[in-house]
Amino acid sequence: MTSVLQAHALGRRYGRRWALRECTIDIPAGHVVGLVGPNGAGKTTLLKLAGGQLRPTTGGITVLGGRPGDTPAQLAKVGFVAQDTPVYAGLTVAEHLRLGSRLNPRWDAAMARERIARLGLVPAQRAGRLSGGQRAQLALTLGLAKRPELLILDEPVAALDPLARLEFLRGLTEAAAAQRLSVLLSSHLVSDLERVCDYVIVLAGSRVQLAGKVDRLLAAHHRLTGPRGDPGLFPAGHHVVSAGHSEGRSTYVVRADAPIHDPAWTVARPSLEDLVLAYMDKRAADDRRAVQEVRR
Ligand SMILES: Nc1ncnc2c1ncn2[C@@H]1O[C@H](COP(=O)(O)OP(=O)(O)OP(=O)(O)O)[C@@H](O)[C@H]1O
Repeated sequence: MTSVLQAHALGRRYGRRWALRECTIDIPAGHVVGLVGPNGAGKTTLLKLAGGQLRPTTGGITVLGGRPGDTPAQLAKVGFVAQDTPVYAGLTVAEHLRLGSRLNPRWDAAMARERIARLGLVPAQRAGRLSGGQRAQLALTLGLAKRPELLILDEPVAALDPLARLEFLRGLTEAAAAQRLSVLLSSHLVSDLERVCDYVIVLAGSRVQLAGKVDRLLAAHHRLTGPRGDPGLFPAGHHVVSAGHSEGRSTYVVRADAPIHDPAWTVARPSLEDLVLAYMDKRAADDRRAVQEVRR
């Protein structure tokens, strides 16, 4: 298995505050990876560490086998579309493409031109006059035409309406498949991630709470509903990730590798959203950590 990103005990501190800590992950190449977590969880920090814009405080990170941002060859392998899809307001669409061709050794001019034409962007139009969706598409085109092996996007669809988001994500997944590209993107919109990602990382409280292939994670979790019950009654090997109670009923998201056959509960597969929300809950995350730390 080739890794696109490996981090070991990776941490980054600003002053006395940890933005990211004890991050150990190994992401295989060839996936569209969704990075999700609440505000301030450390998503941008992790993406910037992967892009080489930040250096770690502790631990280490390698991207495509090299140290992020270390050499021109390493920089050429990684595309980075920062938050708010930055483009130069005063430059035209065509000037962005010319700039891209000058700055990137592997620039695919034909693909960039074809993509711009297909999207209906006018080459002579200044980027400052484009709509938010068009700006995002221009930024994505610049990222793709660089022909990176890994494309990192920090909340690329946050400002877009649902239709523009769909078009953007469709373009991204088509390009990822056509170019055999690995993609790492952060988003708050789990429904979007559900549509495009086959690997997910949940960050909460500056720590990785969950990471893995979506299908495997979904297969290893169960959503149990039934009369209000005591999670202490679950058999060994069942790990309660989150619990919710209302009107005498309880809902648990439980991690268990074997199927659950218990007539006391209605058992269903959780959605990715159920799973993400269960692991994102910071209080639950803290409780899980407390339990783990007590057990150590
Ligand atoms: N340059 C900085 N100086 C000081 N603290 C910072 C800096 N950048 C980020 N932080 C802090 O690090 C933590 C993680 O920030 P980060 O931007 O990585 O979170 P995020 O998950 O991307 O959040 P959001 O979803 O709101 O964009 C936050 O507490 C933030 O305040």
